[in-house]
Amino acid sequence: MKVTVVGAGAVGASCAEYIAIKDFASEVVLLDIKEGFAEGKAMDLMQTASLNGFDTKITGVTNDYSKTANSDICVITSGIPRKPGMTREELIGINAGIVKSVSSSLIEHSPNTILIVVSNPMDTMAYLAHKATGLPKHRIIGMGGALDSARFKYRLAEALNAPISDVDGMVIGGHSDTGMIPLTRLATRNSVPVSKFISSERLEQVKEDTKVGGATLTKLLGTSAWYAPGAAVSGLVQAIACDQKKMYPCSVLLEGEYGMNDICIGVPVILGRNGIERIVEIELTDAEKANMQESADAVRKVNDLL
Ligand SMILES: NC(=O)c1ccc[n+]([C@@H]2O[C@H](COP(=O)([O-])OP(=O)(O)OC[C@H]3O[C@@H](n4cnc5c(N)ncnc54)[C@H](O)[C@@H]3O)[C@@H](O)[C@H]2O)c1
Ligand SMILES: O=C(O)C[C@H](O)C(=O)O
Repeated sequence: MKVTVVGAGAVGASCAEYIAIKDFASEVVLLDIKEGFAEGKAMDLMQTASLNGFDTKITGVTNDYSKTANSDICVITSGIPRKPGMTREELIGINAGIVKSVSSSLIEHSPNTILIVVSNPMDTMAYLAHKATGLPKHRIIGMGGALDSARFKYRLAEALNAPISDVDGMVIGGHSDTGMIPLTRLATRNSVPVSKFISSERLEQVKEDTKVGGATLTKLLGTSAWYAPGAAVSGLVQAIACDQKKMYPCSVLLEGEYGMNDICIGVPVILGRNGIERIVEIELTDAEKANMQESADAVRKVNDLL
């Protein structure tokens, strides 16, 4: 199993590290445009191999796509991150050009690959990757919902004063400060609805904290987060590589599902060896459907800027 990660920055390196530590891939190629940067990150990570007990071989290359040839899975993290006070959508001007050229170069050398898009604004970048590569819809996956759901569970556990392993929850919709839809109605503590444990006001606070999860960290760090994003990407890569058939919310091209067309937005999918093996259509309430529509309208506005 060969995995390429483009962008050896904060998220790309974190993602490569988690993939290696989980030890399911034979090879991870890190590629960056900055001379020597990916080589350095790869060497540093490889020097953790004997300490962390993995055999995955990590190599770094400067913009040489021939080294990425025949990758089973390619992850795109190249592009600029936001700074405090910015929205993800403001990154489109620079990141669209990067994602377009990177996705085309990757497909040229790995025509059968499955593409995972991470660069922001992610839903629009996943849509752009479709336009740039023409890959079938099951082979382009935008990562956002897996991260947002992890943050939702973190906030739920905090509010419930429960261990995170006790809680379950999912976030669908666009990966943006306003477009995320934490499905509080379906969140549970060991199958018991969380509304049994906390007030509706507290649950509303959990929802709002989840939606601004990325912005909160960006304010604290001065740039956007990387540990949880890297871990979330590694989860998707592992689900595909190990044919786990795990369900994650991912940004995927909708063709009639959820009553939408020609848009990439977060919905639950089953991930396995073929990439997106199924889009799961869950029954939404009228209010959730309205939220989803609003979220999609916002994503479309950004897509129109392409
Ligand atoms: N979807 C998500 O949930 C999620 C989560 C976190 C970050 N992100 C996004 O991921 C992107 C990367 O974030 P980061 O914190 O790792 O940024 P970073 O600046 O640390 O790393 C980005 C790397 O991309 C490289 N790069 C730029 N153009 C390139 C090109 N054409 N080819 C190859 N490499 C190139 C840069 O040299 C840099 O090393 C940002 O757009 C950020 O908003 C998305
Ligand atoms: O918040 C960001 O800009 C980065 C990423 O999308 C995140 O949610 O951490």
